[in-house]
Amino acid sequence: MTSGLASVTDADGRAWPVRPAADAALTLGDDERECLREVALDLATRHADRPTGLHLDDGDLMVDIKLRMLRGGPERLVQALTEFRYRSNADGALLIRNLPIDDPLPLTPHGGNFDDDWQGLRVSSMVQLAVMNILGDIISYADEKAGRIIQDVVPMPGAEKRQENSGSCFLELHTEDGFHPQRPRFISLLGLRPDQERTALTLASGIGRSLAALDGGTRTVLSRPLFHIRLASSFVGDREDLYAGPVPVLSGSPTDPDLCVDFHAMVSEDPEGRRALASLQRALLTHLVGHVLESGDLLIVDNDKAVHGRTGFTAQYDGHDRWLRRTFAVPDLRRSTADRLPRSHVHRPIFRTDPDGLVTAGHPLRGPSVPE
Ligand SMILES: O=C(O)CCC(=O)C(=O)O
Ligand SMILES: [Fe+2]
Repeated sequence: MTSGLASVTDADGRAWPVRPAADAALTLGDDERECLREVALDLATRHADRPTGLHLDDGDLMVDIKLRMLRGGPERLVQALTEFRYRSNADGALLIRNLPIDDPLPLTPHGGNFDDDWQGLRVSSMVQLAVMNILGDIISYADEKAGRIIQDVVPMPGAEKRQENSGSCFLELHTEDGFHPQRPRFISLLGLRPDQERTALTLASGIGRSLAALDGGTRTVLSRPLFHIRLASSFVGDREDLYAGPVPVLSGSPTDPDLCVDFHAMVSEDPEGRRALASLQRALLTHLVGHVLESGDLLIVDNDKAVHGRTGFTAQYDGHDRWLRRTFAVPDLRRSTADRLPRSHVHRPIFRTDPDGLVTAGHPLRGPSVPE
């Protein structure tokens, strides 16, 4: 990122401008924020006996949150979420500002996860779950961050250069968990604390803005199953050679397609496939929106319509580092009934480790494979 007008610089030194996501944000009025705080505090009180160790994983809690939000939540917010759920938008991203969060905030956890009593984050936890319950059904993955329903996104010492949310270098544009049979439809990233220099721009780019820049031949190539996605290290650790696929990048409606791509982890053995991927990357970089997530800012990404990423920043590891919290939602939790315990929203592991340490897919991964 450079100073002045925000931009992202690619590996060839070319700068790509970033439009402010805040220009199209839904900013709650202070009365709406306080109304939502009341909803959150009421929920937190009613569920105060829920232990932290369960990561708030319970279907009855989700039902209660949804009902309370529908009955008492700010109508403008519920409406905007419902419209985004049905129609998405050209950027595939919705920024909501001035949400209530906890005051005082605990220190940013240095170990990667907030494992203190969840009541220390009762307002932000209930608000984030309330928002996501309007967009769909909350889901998390046992393979990642131990299946926590709400995951912490914090920089970790030693992970600076990793293409993971624990890193602090530029995080390449990606579809979240594109290799997973039940990948999220919506991702929410709630800002609790921005990075101290305010350089960490969370980025999104929607296929709705880029499609016109792709010629017919490129669209056809991107619609063929010519691509493999390397499994995320947050799921399989240091194994670098496990891929899902082959998958297409574009699917569904030719005029309003879904997008599944990852500019760090996706490969194609086909030269046409590689060319098409490069064209798509340029088109998506041309239409970036971005925002430094401040306390109470929530970015929702439509994971079928947009990629997301983040510019680099400097972590201090002093308890005041950048801290986001992330949740996922799918359109229909029942698609994964066989992969969850009753009432649980945690998808069982799709990988297993053999006694000799080999990681294998314990679930159909849209054709797991290791490309030559
Ligand atoms: O750090 C960010 O702003 C985004 C991180 C990310 O891609 C994720 O947590 O899925
Ligand atoms: Fe991500």
